[in-house]
Amino acid sequence: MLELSGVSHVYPNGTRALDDVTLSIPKGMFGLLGPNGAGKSTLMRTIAGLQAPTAGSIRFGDIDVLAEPDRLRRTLGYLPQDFGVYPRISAQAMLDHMAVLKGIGDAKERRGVVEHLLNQTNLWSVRGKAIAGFSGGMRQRFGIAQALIGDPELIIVDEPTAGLDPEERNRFLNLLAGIGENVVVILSTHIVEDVADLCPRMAVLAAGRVQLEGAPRELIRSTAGRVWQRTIPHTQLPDMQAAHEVISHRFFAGEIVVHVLADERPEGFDPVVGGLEDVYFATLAETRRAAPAQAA
Ligand SMILES: Nc1ncnc2c1ncn2[C@@H]1O[C@H](COP(=O)(O)OP(=O)(O)OP(=O)(O)O)[C@@H](O)[C@H]1O
Repeated sequence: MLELSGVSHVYPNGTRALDDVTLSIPKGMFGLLGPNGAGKSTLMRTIAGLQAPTAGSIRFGDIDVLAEPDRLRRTLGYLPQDFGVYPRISAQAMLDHMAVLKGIGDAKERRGVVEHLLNQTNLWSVRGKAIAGFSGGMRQRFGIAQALIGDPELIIVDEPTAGLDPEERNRFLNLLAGIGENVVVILSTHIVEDVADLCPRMAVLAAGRVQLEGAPRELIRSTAGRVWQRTIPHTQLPDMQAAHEVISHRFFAGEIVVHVLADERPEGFDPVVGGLEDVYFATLAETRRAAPAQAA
């Protein structure tokens, strides 16, 4: 269990990226959903012990993360949003090197670990190729391979599917799903489907605060009977937004399908079974209403 209590972070320039975040994250896949700038990466780096928050505490099992970051690191697998450098050495050699850094000193054991990870992440056939030449999807799978070295009990993946094509995204999510239920996996993302597809528990982070937390299924149920749909010409969208609480809209066959949140059926709308997207956009709309400047 990962426990965050009152975690806040204010950057030196005054930006309050995290504001009193309190969360209990159980074993299994946990989705942290939020728009760009919500504070997700700051939170991921903070949990990983790479950045000290300005207030609050974090515990993972019996580890006090802020006091004992080295202890956490031994049991942590981290896939940052951006690796930064992609070396010109092969995936196999790089994993071997990273396994040394993770403390696997025995060469034979290391070879076994690296081979297993290359197979698990479907990179065996390209193990001899330079990572610099990998596609986005291959890089992300390599990122998971390195995060899994040493059987971590806490795995953090930050925005892993951004920029992947649908096939690679599926591959990647399948890989995450197979990691196992006995570890805490935090999936930070702004893509609602990633969470809907994979995570039995989730939280929405916006403007540095936890706006919503729970099981996606229950959260979806909480909007039952309050989401309504209508298809309109796109020119009518501004009027619609002025008249209703529009939580989402998408183009379909040249028109716009709008979803609105309302306790009673608005004139001309049909009831629709809401999804996690509706829950998410409704939460963001409420956040914006509460603090327009921050959540813009
Ligand atoms: N080093 C920094 N100094 C000052 N402000 C920062 C720094 N890093 C992030 N911020 C600000 O803190 C807020 C949260 O940023 P963060 O990167 O954690 O959000 P995010 O949810 O991960 O968004 P994104 O997906 O765009 O990275 C933003 O307003 C961002 O501009």
